[in-house]
Amino acid sequence: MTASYPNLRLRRTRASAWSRALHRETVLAPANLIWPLFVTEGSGVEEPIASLPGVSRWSIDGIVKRANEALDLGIPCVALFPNTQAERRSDEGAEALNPDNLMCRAIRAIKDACGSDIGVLTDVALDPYTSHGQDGLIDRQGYVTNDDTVAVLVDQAMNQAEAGADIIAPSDMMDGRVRAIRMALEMGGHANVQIMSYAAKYASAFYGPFRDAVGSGGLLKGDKKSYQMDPGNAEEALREVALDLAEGADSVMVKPGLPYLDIVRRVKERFEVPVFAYQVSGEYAMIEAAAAAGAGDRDALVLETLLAFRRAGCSGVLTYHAAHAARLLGA
Ligand SMILES: NCc1[nH]cc(CCC(=O)O)c1CC(=O)O
Ligand SMILES: [Mg+2]
Repeated sequence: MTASYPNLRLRRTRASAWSRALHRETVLAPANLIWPLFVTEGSGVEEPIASLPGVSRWSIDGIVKRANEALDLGIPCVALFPNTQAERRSDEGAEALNPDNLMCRAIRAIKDACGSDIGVLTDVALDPYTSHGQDGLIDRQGYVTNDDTVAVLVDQAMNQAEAGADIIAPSDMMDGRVRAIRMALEMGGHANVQIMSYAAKYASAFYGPFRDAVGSGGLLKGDKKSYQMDPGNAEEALREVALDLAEGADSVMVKPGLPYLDIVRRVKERFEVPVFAYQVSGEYAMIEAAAAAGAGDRDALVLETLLAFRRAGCSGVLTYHAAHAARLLGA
């Protein structure tokens, strides 16, 4: 039984800043952020990404600087995505298995510079390496085949783990890949390498700027609806999460973020495991466009959206605003 007005005035605890701070149920800290970074060839290179204003691709020296910046800001983990040169792409995406590919060199460079002070998360999927821009191997009809793709993803994950990746994050949405990757890591001497599965990843219109950033946007024919989820489905997301947890995922991700906070909440309540969300490129671009148009205050929009992920149940958020947000949080 609770009191009612006027004995109960909910505005009472909101009347001053100290009291609002005292009663705040959810807080956002730099430790809740994962910073996605785009890697490109060369040295001393910074390539701004037009559809992702404020975000650049960096050559490996720049990536190491960003990793050190993350460390200084209290951001515990960076996520790496390679922009593979067109001539290194193929139908099979074999460059993903090259131990000296851009990704592996970037992982090693960060590990050499920062050791175990920062986590490196790596995406497992073939789209940065394929000439057709799909996340897996395609048959003659262009259908992305499941089991053949999983076999390649296992090798890709092992290649990343050998280079020093701390968290393997399969973003491909093939069935059965978490178990296959977990077994390979165990057998291959990488028992402590984590798997954060993109468990509930939707076929979304919010990935456009990312595809520009990794250079697969112009290549992609068709869509990814035969493997990424239908935006209308929530029960199916719970089944996806249940499977990935049973197969050995240490944590699960929901993607995109803000339009799918209901999924985050349901996954958290049902499974009580670490849940992450990816505030994807289109969401970032939307906030930047709103701020540029004078429709909202950029810093306030950034902090409010990130706090909303925490309130919904996220342990952390992958966001291109990570460094900016950490600075705002006074790290
Ligand atoms: N499998 C690739 C992958 N990993 C992360 C993203 C999107 C991230 C973003 O938009 O910021 C994508 C794009 C896609 O599935 O087409
Ligand atoms: Mg699945």
